[in-house]
Amino acid sequence: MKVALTIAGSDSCGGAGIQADLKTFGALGVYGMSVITAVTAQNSKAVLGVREMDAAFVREQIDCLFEDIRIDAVKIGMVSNIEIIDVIGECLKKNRAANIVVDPVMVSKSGYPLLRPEAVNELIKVLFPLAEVVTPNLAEAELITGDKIENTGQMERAAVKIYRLGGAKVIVKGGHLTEGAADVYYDGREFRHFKGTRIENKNTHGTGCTFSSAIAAFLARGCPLDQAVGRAKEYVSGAIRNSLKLGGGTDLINHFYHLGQVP
Ligand SMILES: Nc1ncnc2c1ncn2[C@@H]1O[C@H](COP(=O)(O)OP(=O)(O)O)[C@@H](O)[C@H]1O
Ligand SMILES: Cc1ncc(COP(=O)(O)OP(=O)(O)O)c(N)n1
Repeated sequence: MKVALTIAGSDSCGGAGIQADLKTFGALGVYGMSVITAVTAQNSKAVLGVREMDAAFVREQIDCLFEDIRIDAVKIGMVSNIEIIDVIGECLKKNRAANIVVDPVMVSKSGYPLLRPEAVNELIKVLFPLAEVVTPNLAEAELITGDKIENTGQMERAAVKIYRLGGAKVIVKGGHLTEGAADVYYDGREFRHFKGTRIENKNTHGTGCTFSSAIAAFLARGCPLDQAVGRAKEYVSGAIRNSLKLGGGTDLINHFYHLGQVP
């Protein structure tokens, strides 16, 4: 069985973060492992608090996995602060990790900061050059480039700018566009547009986490990156379309929508 590792924050309501990543790995037939960078108190309505892990313990979690188990892909999500970013960078370099997907998580959809503002440049400097692909949403791409992004032309320009920051391929996600849900992919030479039908519900908590971990799962299974992106988009669309009404806030996306009967 192929193995994927997520390095991210815990979401207590299970829709985003580590929990979404592990569900996605399992749903896509990959053995999932996790390194926790921070714990959030979070439900379907809001993020209420964050506790960061000690950076030295993040190192211990990563190193003990690489020392023991072959890892086919790594997804990085919420990394919280500069010390944790530096440790992740050192450990991934030392262990020659491959197929790294960096989701530059900055702020939750409910508006809670998940990355300290002074850590944004460190994330770009340390983790982007290690990545096979980075997957900013519109707000993250705006913050990284300093440009306003409201249409696909501006998404393309942002993708080129972000590519030049570290040489990783880029997907600027269009989930927050008012029309459609097209993602723009740039591999350093050409663009591809992954067009999706916009699903008219507000139940998108954890879509970014799910999309990036699905890309990591498909890379672990040996898919070329552009195919992995297309298949990840199909998977996240299905999870949104089949979302579950479990809490008083947004419905939660259904990571296992495609599985038949429970054994
Ligand atoms: N309402 C929606 N309908 C269809 N696809 C969506 C919708 N919202 C998000 N997506 C897709 O989910 C993935 C994650 O995008 P996005 O929601 O922009 O990320 P984030 O959670 O980081 O803000 C992308 O492939 C995006 O196109
Ligand atoms: C612990 C944790 N990590 C990441 C996020 C952000 O998830 P995302 O997929 O970008 O979607 P929203 O949660 O912002 O809707 C998170 N909330 N918690």
